[in-house]
Amino acid sequence: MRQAQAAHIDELVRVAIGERTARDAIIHASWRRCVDEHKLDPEVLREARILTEGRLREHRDALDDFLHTARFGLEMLYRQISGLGYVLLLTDAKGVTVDFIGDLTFNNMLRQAGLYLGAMWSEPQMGTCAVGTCIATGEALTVHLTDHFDATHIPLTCTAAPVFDPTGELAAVLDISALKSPEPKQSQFLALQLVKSFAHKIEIAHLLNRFRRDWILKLSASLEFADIDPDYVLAVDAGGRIIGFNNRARQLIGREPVAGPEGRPPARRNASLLGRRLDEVFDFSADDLPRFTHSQPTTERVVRLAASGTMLFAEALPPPPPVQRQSAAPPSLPPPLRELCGGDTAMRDVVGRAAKLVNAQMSLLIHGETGTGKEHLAKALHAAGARAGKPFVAVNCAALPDTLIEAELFGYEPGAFTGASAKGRRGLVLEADGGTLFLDEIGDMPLASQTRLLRVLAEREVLPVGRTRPVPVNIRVIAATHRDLVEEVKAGRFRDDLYFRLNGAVLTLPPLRQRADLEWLIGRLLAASHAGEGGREPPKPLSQTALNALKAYAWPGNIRELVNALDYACAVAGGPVIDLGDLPEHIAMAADADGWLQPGPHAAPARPEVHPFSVAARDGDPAQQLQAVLRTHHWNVSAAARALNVDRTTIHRQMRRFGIVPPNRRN
Ligand SMILES: Nc1ncnc2c1ncn2[C@@H]1O[C@H](COP(=O)(O)OP(=O)(O)OP(=O)(O)O)[C@@H](O)[C@H]1O
Repeated sequence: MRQAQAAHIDELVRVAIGERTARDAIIHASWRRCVDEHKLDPEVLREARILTEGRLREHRDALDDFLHTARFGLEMLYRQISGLGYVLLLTDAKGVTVDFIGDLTFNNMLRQAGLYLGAMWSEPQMGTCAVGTCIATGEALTVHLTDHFDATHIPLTCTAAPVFDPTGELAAVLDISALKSPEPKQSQFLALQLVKSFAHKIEIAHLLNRFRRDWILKLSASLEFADIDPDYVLAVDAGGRIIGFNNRARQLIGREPVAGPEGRPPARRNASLLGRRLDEVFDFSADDLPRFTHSQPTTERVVRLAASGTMLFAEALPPPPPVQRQSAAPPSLPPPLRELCGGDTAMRDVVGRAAKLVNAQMSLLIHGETGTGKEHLAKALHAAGARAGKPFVAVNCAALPDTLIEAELFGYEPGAFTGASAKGRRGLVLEADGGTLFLDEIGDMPLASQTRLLRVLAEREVLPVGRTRPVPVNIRVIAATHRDLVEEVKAGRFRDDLYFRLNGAVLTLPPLRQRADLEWLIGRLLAASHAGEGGREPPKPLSQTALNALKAYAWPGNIRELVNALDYACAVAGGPVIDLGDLPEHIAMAADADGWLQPGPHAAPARPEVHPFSVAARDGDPAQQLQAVLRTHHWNVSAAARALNVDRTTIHRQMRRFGIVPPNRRN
């Protein structure tokens, strides 16, 4: 390897001093840029640069909707190349890898080589590389082995194609790379065609999504492909002006000299397509668009470019009927989601992203510690979306025995196996038909069931045990886990292809101890539990001490534990308020290491605390003070508690802490 690197550096130095190489012109030009413009030293070997999670999140957020659309394309492409040793990267226009699919068993090697989420691949930083040079030139290309500038990267073969946004700006780069490959560059020819083809598909999908409320015009040079796989796609506004286009359309029409209709001079070659009227470019105007809809025979949907007369076949998609006025209102969160957040920043982010995914077709993964509300969020997503009236079926994959999980999920035919019910079973997947299937603890699903689940997700059909023909099914899958699925994949317990199918949209719920809206949540839960009991009076308020104890506690069981604690407190509270002594003991303990509150994750800033022994705590020894009160009341704990206006349990706890033993127990 050292020798190969030394020979490579020699070649780079020769180019740097002006010699030509036998390499492709695009590679040669890139090497020159690396030396002349980016001032890269051929002898310096650069390590892969991987962004921190926070920085990566910023890059991903900037692409947002585009990333969701691109995900489908990525998964389709990966299905074609998996098993061939390739990984798949999607970078933004700055070269930051914002999405990644690859074989996680090679995780460390891929990370080291920079073939990983968060890796930076710009030409000024990493030298000639498929992504960086694609960004620099706007061209699809393969950078094969020693085509790379940096000698660190010469074992890699990388093939990339640009993905443009509907205004002609570079949006992303799609790349497939491998850690090793055969020597001849032609071995990557098919890879190049595949990447170009999927970049084209992603571009079109993004355009159709962005302009779903406008006229879309699909054009193709081939009669047969006009409808199914168009080369050129335009979005057109109600006034007949072009408002979006794919790159091939830009190249085709941009090359045309456009003659002005009323004797105006021809427009500049390659002028932007944006804002041009259809009749400036074609031999028809916006009024003709209905003639090109699907209902007309393809042979009659022939159009021509105005200047060159090039003939194309067209299909026009009209905009959907005008939306009701109600939905023209500014977008706000659907109520089921709005109710999940009381102002915590991380929660607001989760809920905001969830709102965008309410009706997305893709599967969703909810990640979070136990009890953080993963199922609650899944139900809210279901209730907020178009599937709301349909079933929501929750399955706890950890609770089903391995032997039953397939029959439970996928169903079986009558008598399919020994012990099967004579009537057969529909299975939970089919029960969820039309609605949402919530797979809780997906990380605990046995591998065999994962394979079958993958088939359901990919093919949208289910094969009950004992049946030979699959049954079509229409479900949205939301999975949840508290496990690190990447680790599960690496350990061979979770299928990587299932992981990649699920991780397109991940929502991570914060643990309760980190939530800034705990007090709001407590209020909501108290009101809900009170309403559930049919209470007409307002729910009992919490004393400040009790509230502070709740804020000081770390909540390892998260919202579930909080719900239980509040239910308990409501049940035992005898007075008009819920006090410290009404809380479960281990939670109340969080408040009183020395008679004062422990600073906990939510503890309020220090301020005078109304504590049962506050006088004693300030003026003298709290143990002596308590002992005095007990003595006054003849060691009757209830009477002492009444006198101090606290709960009996508080007195007992303080007695234990201070080692106060009543006289009748002293021996
Ligand atoms: N935002 C919320 N408002 C009210 N109650 C909630 C909220 N989130 C969760 N809960 C309640 O908290 C409890 C736990 O929630 P959930 O079952 O959704 O958590 P989970 O993360 O799925 O737990 P696990 O990991 O153990 O399956 C449930 O009783 C649920 O009703």
